[in-house]
This record gives sequence, C-alpha cells and structure tokens, in this order.
Amino acid sequence: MLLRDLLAPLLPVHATGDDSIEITGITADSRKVKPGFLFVCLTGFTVDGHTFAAQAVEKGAVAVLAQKDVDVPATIVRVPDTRRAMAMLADRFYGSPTRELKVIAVTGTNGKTTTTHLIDKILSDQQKRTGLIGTIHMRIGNVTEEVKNTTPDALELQESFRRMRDIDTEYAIIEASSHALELGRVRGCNVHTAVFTNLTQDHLDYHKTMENYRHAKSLLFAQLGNEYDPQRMKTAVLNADDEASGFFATVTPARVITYGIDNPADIRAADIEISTKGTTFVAHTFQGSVKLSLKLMGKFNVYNALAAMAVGLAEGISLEAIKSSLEQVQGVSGRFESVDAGQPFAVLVDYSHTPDSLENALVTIKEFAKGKVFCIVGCGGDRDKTKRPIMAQIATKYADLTVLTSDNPRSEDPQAILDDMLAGLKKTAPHRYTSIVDRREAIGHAVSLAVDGDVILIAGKGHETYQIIKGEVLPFDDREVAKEAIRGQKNE
Ligand SMILES: CC(=O)N[C@H]1[C@@H](OP(=O)(O)OP(=O)(O)OC[C@H]2O[C@@H](n3ccc(=O)[nH]c3=O)[C@H](O)[C@@H]2O)O[C@H](CO)[C@@H](O)[C@@H]1O[C@H](C)C(=O)N[C@@H](C)C(=O)N[C@H](CCC(=O)O)C(=O)O
Ligand SMILES: Nc1ncnc2c1ncn2[C@@H]1O[C@H](COP(=O)(O)OP(=O)(O)OP(=O)(O)O)[C@@H](O)[C@H]1O
Ligand SMILES: N[C@H](CCC[C@H](N)C(=O)O)C(=O)O
Ligand SMILES: [Mg+2]
Repeated sequence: MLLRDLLAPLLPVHATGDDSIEITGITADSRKVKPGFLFVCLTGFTVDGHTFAAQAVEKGAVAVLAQKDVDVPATIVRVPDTRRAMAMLADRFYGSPTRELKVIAVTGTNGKTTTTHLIDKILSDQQKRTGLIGTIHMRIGNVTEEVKNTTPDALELQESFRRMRDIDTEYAIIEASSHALELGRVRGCNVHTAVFTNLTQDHLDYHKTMENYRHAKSLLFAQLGNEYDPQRMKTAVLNADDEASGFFATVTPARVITYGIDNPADIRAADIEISTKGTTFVAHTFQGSVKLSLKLMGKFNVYNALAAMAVGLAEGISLEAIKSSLEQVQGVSGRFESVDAGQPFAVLVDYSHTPDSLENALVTIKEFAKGKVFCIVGCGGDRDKTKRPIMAQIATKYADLTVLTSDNPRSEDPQAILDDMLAGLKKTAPHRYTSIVDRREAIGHAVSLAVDGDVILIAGKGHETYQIIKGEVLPFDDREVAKEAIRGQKNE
C-alpha cells in the first residue's frame, strides 16, 4: 500500500519526504523491521521507541511515524500521539477486517477468559466459524498460537483479525483488558458486542484509582456504535449486580441487555444450587425460562454463563441450544481445575489472582469441603502492591491453613512480596498461616498435611506453565507440581 493511501485516516497529517513510497509492513519493534516497513515510535514503559528509529531505518524502514523529533534518512510522519495513530493505520493496513467480522469483546476484572470460552462454545455449536483471542492463547481456525498479552497491541490484533477473515471466520471473541483499552490496543476495531463481567480491585499500580480503572473499561462501551440493522445490531451486555454497569449504560450508544442474580435484569438466574458436581439454576430471560445444570462450580460461574447466554440470545440463538452448549462445557484450563493423582483429598488449581476472585473461589470451596481447606497463594511482582495484604487476609479468613508463597515475583524480591502480604495479617492466629517462598515446597507442605475430605486450593497461576523469578522464565505448572508432590507422598 502506498504511504499516502495508508495515511488517509490520519488526515490532515504532514509527511516530510516522499509519501508515494510502497509500505510493505508496519511494526513498532525495530527488531522486527523488514525492508519497506513503516516503523512506529512508541513511548514505552521501559524504553522510548523513538531511540530505535535510526536502527529501524538501517534495517530497511522507509518511513517512520513519530510524536517527537527524529532525524533519520526516511520519510517522517509526525503525529501528536503515535499509539492512537498506530491503531488507525493497523485497521487500514489490514483492510479493516472488523468491518466483516463480528467482534465480541469481553471486559471486566474477573471472568473474561471463562466467558469468552462459553461464548465460543455457544457459537461454534451453531456451526459459526469463530476465532478467539485471550489470556490462554489465540485461536485462528483450528490453529492455536501462543500469546504474550491477554489483548495484543493494535497491529497484532488487526493482523490476527485479517487472518481470521481470510479463512471466513464470522465471529472474533476477544478479551479486552483494561491495559489494552487504556493503551488504545482495541481502538479502530468495529466491535459488535461488548460484554462486562465485573469491576473489583486489581491493577491499581497502573490505573492508580478505581475511577480511572472504571474509565478504562468504559472506553469499550463508548466505542460501540448504534446500528439498527437487526443483523448487525450493536449490543452492550451488562452485569446488573455491578454498580459500574450504570455508568457503562450511560456512555454506550448501543442497545443494552442486562444479566444478574440479585437485581432486576433482562436475564436473571434464580434457584441456584452449588454442589461438588457443578451448579444448577433457572434462567429467566426475555425468550422464556430454562433450567441449567452446569459442570462449572461457583456462583461466579453463573454470572459468566448468564453473560454468555445474553450474547447467544442477542445473536438469535435459541434458549434450548444455549442451554445444551453451556451444559456440555467441562471447564476452562486452570480455572477450578481438579488435579487427580489418586489422592483421597481434592486439589484445585485456580487462576484467582485478585481479592475478589480469591474470595469467590474460597467461598465456593467452603460450600462443599467436608474437611479442612488449605490455600496456597502468592501475589505477582511488579503488579498492584495494595492487593497483597488484602489477599492474605481473604485467604486466612476462609482457609484453615494458608501457605503464602511466590507467584511470578518478576523483578521483585520474593520475600519482600511475602512481607507485604504478611503485613495484612494479625499475629493472633499464627497457626492459620505460614509462608514458604518456594512454591514447589509450599505445595508439597499442603499435600503432606491434607487428609481424606480436605481441599487444597492452589491459587493464582491457573493455566500458567512458568514462574518468572528475577526476570527469568522458569518452567512451573501447579498441576504437574501438585501431582509430583502427591506421588512423592505416596512413595514415602
Ligand atoms: C505495561 C505494558 O502494557 N507493557 C506493554 C508494552 O511494553 P513496554 O511499554 O514496556 O515496551 P518497551 O519495552 O518500553 O518498548 C517501547 C517501544 O520500543 C520498542 N523497542 C524496544 C526495544 C528495541 O530494541 N526496539 C524497539 O523498537 C518496543 O517494541 C516498543 O514499541 O508493549 C509491549 C508490546 O505491545 C507489551 O507486550 C507490554 O506488555 C507487558 C508484557 C505486560 O506485562 N503488560 C501487562 C501489564 C498487560 O498489558 N496486561 C494485560 C492483562 C491484564 C489483566 O487484565 O489481568 C494484557 O492485556 O496482557
Ligand atoms: N465472573 C466472575 N466473578 C468473579 N470471579 C470470577 C469470575 N469468573 C471467574 N472468576 C475467578 O477469577 C479467576 C480468573 O478467571 P478468568 O481467567 O475467567 O478471568 P479473567 O478476567 O480472564 O482474568 P485475567 O484478567 O487474568 O485474564 C478464576 O480462576 C475464578 O477464580
Ligand atoms: N493478567 C494478569 C495475570 C496475573 C497472573 C498472576 N499469576 C501474576 O503473575 O500476577 C496480570 O498480568 O496482572
Ligand atoms: Mg483472561
């Protein structure tokens, strides 16, 4: 594409140099530049991309998009905000794939991955061709790919949408993280349906206040258009039991469908029963009522199911078909995943890494645990420090024994993170908690104490297969480590 044509969405924009050159690709990473590329200079959190402009040109970049002065032998396009411009150019360069795709974007503190998987199941069962982008992986057609971020940057996102469209994908179901919304990674996407799960504390290192955090989430609802063609009608699916939904309803031009349990809603669950086998409830909807038996456990999963149901109904899928799909879902990797190595007690691996999700997981476990509850939990390094003492308090409130340990300390000292967690605990009940820096040892400790009827919750890392310590990514899978500990115990 000619640079001049590529720049159309940014007009009026000024290019210094030849704008009739052919652009063969776009990247914001100088290490990925190929001859004929446009290099986008982004001011990052660790380095300033403008300092790599010269390197990019040496590698063959013919044009540079910048928001500061750069002096390089290439065509220079100056804009006030390169991140914003990059999202527009990504959409244009990849032929606006979201004009032909129905993008269903799920945002919220907890439940995004689970809800996207439920939506995927409902749509795929109707023979719709779907693609998925989220925390666990990206799936284009039948091919899954590894991801670095829950929501990739605008270039990777649009490129992935393009590949989905090229194989006739109809729906792209994506997680829209608050970082992504704030950083404009989803800007330029024509979103068909936006889903809100909930808003509770997390990421205050980045957003600073809950109000800013809510504002970031609101961007997804504000960017929905109002389309009245029944086939392409835009929808905001909101959780009636979360007060942030009122705000999102005021900022979205789209139609709103609400779901909930406690407050009046368009889709409402009643008669909820939770057991070790799963969860049953009756869903009252604008298309009638239906009783569901989910294999998923916990009240929070009723919310996820209702949100997915709302999306299905908005797409004109029958309630019976939605019920059938939801009832078949066995679970999502690393979410309340049961580990079975023949032990007489239960071991559950769950991705609860926020105060609210940890509390939900423990409340659910307390409903069926016959014996003691053990909770192994840590808090991520280089992440919201204020959630550390709160998570320690929640763990010790519900669990008979809490083992505080490491969860991706990243660049931080693991012991310092534990100290932040311990600061939330009163010294009056020391028998209720202990701290063991080494996560493998922490898991081994709980396994050595558990007996018939007990439940061990290994929280925080879910599907992750690594542990990041001092910036080094080491192999670590809670499920495998738990199995090893159980087998080791049996052999003793
Ligand atoms: C805080 C944050 O979001 N950081 C993201 C950001 O990295 P950064 O700003 O540190 O980048 P940087 O290293 O400073 O580099 C700045 C620029 O220079 C460029 N560069 C850099 C080096 C070089 O040699 N040449 C070069 O051109 C880089 O490509 C970049 O364009 O841009 C990167 C590329 O898009 C992202 O991968 C990275 O996500 C990091 C890994 C991350 O951990 N992000 C988390 C906080 C995040 O976004 N999480 C949410 C989910 C959260 C949740 O809901 O729970 C997510 O969506 O993943
Ligand atoms: N609707 C919900 N409300 C509260 N907690 C939930 C909900 N759904 C799931 N959880 C809890 O949160 C954990 C993470 O769930 P999930 O991976 O679906 O959320 P997510 O929003 O995708 O998280 P992330 O932001 O890390 O990608 C689960 O393991 C479970 O403990
Ligand atoms: N998307 C979340 C994942 C946290 C997972 C937890 N295991 C941790 O490392 O803190 C984040 O990047 O904050
Ligand atoms: Mg997720």
